[in-house]
Amino acid sequence: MGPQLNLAADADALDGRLLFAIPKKGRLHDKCLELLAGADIQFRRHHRLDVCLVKNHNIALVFLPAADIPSFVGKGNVDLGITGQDVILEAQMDKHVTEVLKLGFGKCALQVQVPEAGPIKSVDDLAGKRVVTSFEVLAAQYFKDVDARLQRADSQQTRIEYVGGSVEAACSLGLADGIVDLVESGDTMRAAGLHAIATLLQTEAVLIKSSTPKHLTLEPLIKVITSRIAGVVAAGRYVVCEYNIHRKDLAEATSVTPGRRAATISPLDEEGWVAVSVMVEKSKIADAMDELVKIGAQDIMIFNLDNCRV
Ligand SMILES: Nc1ncnc2c1ncn2[C@@H]1O[C@H](COP(=O)(O)OP(=O)(O)OP(=O)(O)O)[C@@H](O)[C@H]1O
Ligand SMILES: O=P(O)(O)OC[C@H]1O[C@H](OP(=O)(O)OP(=O)(O)O)[C@H](O)[C@@H]1O
Repeated sequence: MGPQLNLAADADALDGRLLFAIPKKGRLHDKCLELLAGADIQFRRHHRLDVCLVKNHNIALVFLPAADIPSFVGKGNVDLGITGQDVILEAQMDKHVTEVLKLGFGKCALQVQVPEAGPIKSVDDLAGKRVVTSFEVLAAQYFKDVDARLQRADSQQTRIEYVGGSVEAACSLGLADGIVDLVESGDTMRAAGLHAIATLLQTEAVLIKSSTPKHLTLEPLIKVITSRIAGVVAAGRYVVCEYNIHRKDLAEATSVTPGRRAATISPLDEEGWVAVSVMVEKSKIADAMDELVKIGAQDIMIFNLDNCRV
């Protein structure tokens, strides 16, 4: 059993530790736990406790709602955090936090949506009507600009109303003429009979630290954790590709798989042939293999990476 923290009885246990905020539930939670495991940040979270000590580092994890993490980091109450770029902007903390690393998950778009079958076809049609959202700051900024461009009178400005969840139900319940909400696959939007007419922003999960850190002595530990997490993220993004190729075709083959810095080329125990080993982005590997086969590569093998440092 790892060290546990009873905050009321043992607040001193946090002294000097790097506080690292992790979304306590929702879309980002499981991916964050995978990152922590990949970075060998060991902890055991006690039932119902939102703070726990890390066994093998001078760190305490703080489990918070994703939307609260930007303020905690921005105000320096915690040193490091993972959350979405969308909630950083919504909390107006973008000047107070520094984005250390993009994490490659939690990717979605914040979009204006209206009923597909209804009369509203554009943002200009929606201006002056009712918009329901959990992103009231970003929606208000966006429609303020729209209203200004359309020179709408003060009494005819777009009305933004906050709801905490199930935003997609607002139009069919008669609460709104349009909504501003996150879209990933579009399934929720389509199931609610809505379609997107504008995009406010694209977002993904990021590792952030305070722009004005309170504990400068923790900077070296922040660097180590950042480098470990960057390694886990890169390991998920790349595969190792190995193949054999005749030396005459080597230049063409390595133009398809140039590697991150350069390809590793080793001689084979057969005149004129070499083995190539390179890192290739996962999203490009199928096309790269097709090309390599055309060029004459043989024995092409792909390996997943458990971890790496790049
Ligand atoms: N459909 C999605 N696809 C990818 N990322 C998403 C999606 N929905 C939300 N996110 C990202 O995850 C963050 C947290 O959203 P989520 O709705 O999971 O949080 P929550 O409100 O804390 O949890 P819950 O919805 O369980 O109450 C968002 O700010 C956004 O960055
Ligand atoms: O385009 P999709 O892939 O359907 O994803 C979009 C949905 O995901 C998020 O909600 P989530 O499911 O996390 O639940 P919530 O409504 O409780 O926030 C978001 O608020 C949308 O409703």
